[in-house]
Amino acid sequence: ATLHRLWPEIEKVVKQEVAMAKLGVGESGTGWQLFAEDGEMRMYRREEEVDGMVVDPLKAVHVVKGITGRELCHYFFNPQYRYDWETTLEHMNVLETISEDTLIFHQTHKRIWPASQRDVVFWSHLRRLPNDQDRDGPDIWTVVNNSTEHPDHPANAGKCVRIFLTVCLLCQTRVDPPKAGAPVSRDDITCKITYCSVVNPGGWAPASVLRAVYKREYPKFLKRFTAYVKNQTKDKPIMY
Ligand SMILES: Cc1cccc(-c2n[nH]cc2-c2ccc(F)c(-c3ccc(S(=O)(=O)CCO)cc3)c2)n1
Repeated sequence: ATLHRLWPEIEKVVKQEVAMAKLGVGESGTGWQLFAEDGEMRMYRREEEVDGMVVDPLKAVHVVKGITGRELCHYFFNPQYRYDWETTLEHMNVLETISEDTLIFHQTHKRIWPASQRDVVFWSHLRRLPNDQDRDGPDIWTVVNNSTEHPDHPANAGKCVRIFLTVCLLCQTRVDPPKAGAPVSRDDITCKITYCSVVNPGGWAPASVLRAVYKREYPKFLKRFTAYVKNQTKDKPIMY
């Protein structure tokens, strides 16, 4: 895939997004405001508008036990599972398979009244990264989704308004060593998840409606997705 036309952009965006995801939400001064909490899950946003449109960057952090970062990224990246956990998905199509870890998707999502229905075209890249904190710990895994153009689906050619997004799911796994001689079980595994997203709605949508949708949909998505992966992996060997 290194010879593909998108490779330089993928390398650049993945490095940028991973660096951003690793930054904590820091002290309250950094503009991130906590807007939702549920157990270990914390959702932060920054209120930003571009050309009068809400593009609020989102950063969600969550800690889940019993699954690894590789397993989370496997179920997030692979198209065959998406209808199981992405509740707002109306239609999904893989436009191009660039390599086994890089796909191009077209997706239409359910309409958010009173705005028009949205669709999106994005490349999706799955990447394993060395664990820079704990050298002999499990690797870090990430999936980056970034809007792109594709000749088969020009923007705003049909009934949908094209949205533009950059999403990064970054997962860092920790194994707490079990009692001497005991095998590692899922009870010994913890995964720290960072989900970053910037979505440009691509056309008019009332700020109040968008912020209400984000407030409702992001927590629902992260809870549902992590519960889905726990359920899918509970009786399977651990994938690191
Ligand atoms: C989780 C969430 C947050 C904010 C809005 C909504 C939502 N509600 N009704 C319609 C949508 C909607 C419209 C267009 C979109 F592109 C996506 C969209 C969201 C996430 C991703 S992803 O890349 O994180 C996961 C792949 O689907 C892609 C598209 C979602 N859902």
